[in-house]
Amino acid sequence: EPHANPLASEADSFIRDCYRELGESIERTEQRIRQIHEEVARTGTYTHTLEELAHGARMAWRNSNRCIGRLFWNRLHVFDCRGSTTEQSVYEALLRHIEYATNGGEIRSTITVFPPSTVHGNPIRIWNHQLIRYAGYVAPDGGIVGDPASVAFTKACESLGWRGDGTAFDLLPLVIQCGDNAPKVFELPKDIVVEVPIRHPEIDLFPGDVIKWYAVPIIADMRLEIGGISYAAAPFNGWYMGTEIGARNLADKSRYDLLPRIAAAMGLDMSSSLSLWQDRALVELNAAVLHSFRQHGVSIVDHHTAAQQLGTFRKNEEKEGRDVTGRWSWLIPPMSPATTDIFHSSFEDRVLNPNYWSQPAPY
Ligand code: HEM
Ligand SMILES: N=C(Nc1cccc(CNC[C@@H]2CCCN2)c1)c1cccs1
Repeated sequence: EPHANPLASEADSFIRDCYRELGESIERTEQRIRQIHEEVARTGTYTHTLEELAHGARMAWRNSNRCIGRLFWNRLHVFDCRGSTTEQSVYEALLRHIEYATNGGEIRSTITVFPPSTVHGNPIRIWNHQLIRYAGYVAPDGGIVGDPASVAFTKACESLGWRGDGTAFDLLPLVIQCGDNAPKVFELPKDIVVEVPIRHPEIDLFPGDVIKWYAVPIIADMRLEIGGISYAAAPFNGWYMGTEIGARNLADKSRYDLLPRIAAAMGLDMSSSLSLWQDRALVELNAAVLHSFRQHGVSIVDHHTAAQQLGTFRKNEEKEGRDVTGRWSWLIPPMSPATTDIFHSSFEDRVLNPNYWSQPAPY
């Protein structure tokens, strides 16, 4: 029936999809929809059951058009932390997330959901882009130490009183803000953070230097929207695809920019692009990333395997009668894209709900 309240119609379509997928009867579905309409009429919002929250988070992953890793969408562990309303309790939940997800290297895809941004205010925001990330510092001569992508957030942390050691791999603190309170800064205990030293099986790529990367990517700055309810703090992790580290984070000129150093260490002819020295350095760096993660028993996927898994995801979804949407420009890997089937496929970049959304940085 027509809805005056857009929240009620968002809830309607989510509950119908969610309950159909969970095999609920139409009677149970209609009853739950009536119950939500009453709650929305009374309070202006509504509260998801744990099952609706968990399946909604999984549906949102399945609908993430820019994600190559969606084959495993239905195996997401969900921590319901909607009762965590203080900075301290959020901090403790984040440490538990890191430990559970890391699992000694056998990474488990996990999401922790904090209280939604409701009409009653007091939204919770985590200021970090990822729970684990390296600081970036601008030196007096304009050069950058650490991750250039972290310079703005590092400055925000320093303006909140934080001080790093000034190395290229300083772990950033967790910054948690509840409602209109001042954001609170919490140190990340080093002993729960697993890092992997990057070494090539045959070549010394960084003579006299230790290059490393952290094991678990945990996105903390996206908004999870389910049935019209927004969860502005819902950090989620999977495992890395090797190219993210080897072809972007350590390779981009605007990141750690390691390709020239590697090519020099390999003795390549860097006088002309014709030697493809950048490509040769890139391949060996990516081989080193995959080799190092595997040697340390930390989950990682190469871009060829990940592309095949996306193909399997696509077949599974078509069998289930669901459309498969995707954004081609994000789904192709940043290295050797044309060696994957994704490059030779097309995807409809239509937005489905529930989903994960970017949101403006709170600093
Ligand atoms: C399990 C292993 C997973 C792998 C290997 C994987 C891989 C990736 C990669 C390579 C990207 C592109 C990132 C970039 O280029 O910056 C991506 C994007 C994305 N992934 Fe996945 N993913 C995994 C799990 C997950 C999980 C568990 C979720 C959420 C529950 C998720 C949600 C997303 C979203 C929302 C994006 C788009 C991010 C943006 O728009 O900035 N992924 N994924
Ligand atoms: N493997 C991962 N990589 C990933 C996923 C989503 C977003 C990101 C970070 N993307 C932002 C960067 C910076 C701009 C373009 N890429 C990384 C995962 C992170 C969390 C779950 S899976």
